[in-house]
Amino acid sequence: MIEYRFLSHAKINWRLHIGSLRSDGYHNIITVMQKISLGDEVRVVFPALEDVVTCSESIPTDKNSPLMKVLHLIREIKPSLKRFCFEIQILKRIPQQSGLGGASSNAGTLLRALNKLLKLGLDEKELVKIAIQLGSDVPFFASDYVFALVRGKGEVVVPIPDPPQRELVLVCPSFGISTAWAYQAWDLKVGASQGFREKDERNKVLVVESEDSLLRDVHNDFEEVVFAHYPELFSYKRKLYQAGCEKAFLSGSGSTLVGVLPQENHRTKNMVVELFRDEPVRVVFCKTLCQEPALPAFCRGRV
Ligand SMILES: C[C@@](CO)(OP(=O)(O)O)[C@H](O)COP(=O)(O)OP(=O)(O)OC[C@H]1O[C@@H](n2ccc(N)nc2=O)[C@H](O)[C@@H]1O
Ligand SMILES: Nc1ncnc2c1ncn2[C@@H]1O[C@H](COP(=O)(O)OP(=O)(O)O)[C@@H](O)[C@H]1O
Repeated sequence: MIEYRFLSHAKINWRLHIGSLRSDGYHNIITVMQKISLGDEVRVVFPALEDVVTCSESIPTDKNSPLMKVLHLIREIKPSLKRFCFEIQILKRIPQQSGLGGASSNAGTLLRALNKLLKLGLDEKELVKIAIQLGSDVPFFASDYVFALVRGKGEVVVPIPDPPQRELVLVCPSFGISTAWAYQAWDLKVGASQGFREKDERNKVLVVESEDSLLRDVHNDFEEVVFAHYPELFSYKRKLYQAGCEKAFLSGSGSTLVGVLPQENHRTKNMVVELFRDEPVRVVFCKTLCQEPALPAFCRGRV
């Protein structure tokens, strides 16, 4: 048996614009995503006696779970893999329902890793075709890109050059937010047929000219509905600015707030710790990823 270990990185959404509801029940979105250093650890042991998923926290592990679905879908493409079973162990560090994409990252990273480790030879198009069946954010995580413009419901992933190298603080509340609920709340408030609000999409939303413009145009449509329902999250955003963050925003559909730390950040970090000391949150300091680490991060043989 061989055991491979790798990190399944979380993401943040620097921009997130929601368009209309599609006939398949999903919304068109335009988002700029970047992977970050915070990640779950994924261990893959094979050949194993049976397919099994275990996790340090409670997540779905049955045959319909995203990780089991990865195994099912790659076997459909490579039937020779039906001879092998896999044991997948997840050590969770990414909070659940946090808008940091933990479930999508686990599935996308496993798909990407198995494609490389087992030399499946799936090209980008084939990977996206499998990934989108696992979740809207999965194509981004299954890709080699750390910084990308993502469109459609998540199936169009275009890399952006020069990923910003920034230190971040994540404020993760003790509660999660359901992505499906957040999209429904948006439809109720704004209207399901509402297209993108930005009239000049191309210039305002689709282009990332520089790190300065990225930071200037930070935007998340979900803030409008999520803050109305969870006012404490708006107060956390204000605290991040009070502490000296350059920008503060909700990641995805929440519940995590992201603070972009200034270059000289010792004082800001201390103030963040001080300001959130009595709040029911977990504060995590991390960094944006500028390069996807090579796979696997670690490998060893087992008897
Ligand atoms: C909002 C975003 C932004 O990156 O991320 P999170 O905040 O969840 O991490 C994504 O659009 C979430 O992607 P993901 O978390 O993979 O969602 P999925 O499991 O595919 O979908 C959950 C539910 O959200 C709604 N959904 C999702 C994606 C999308 N483009 N339109 C939608 O309307 C659908 O109701 C769907 O049933
Ligand atoms: N590998 C996994 N890791 C985390 N959650 C998972 C996983 N597989 C399925 N889920 C389910 O998906 C739900 C939301 O996923 P998650 O990625 O944590 O949310 P978000 O996209 O908001 O960060 C969780 O509540 C959990 O029940």
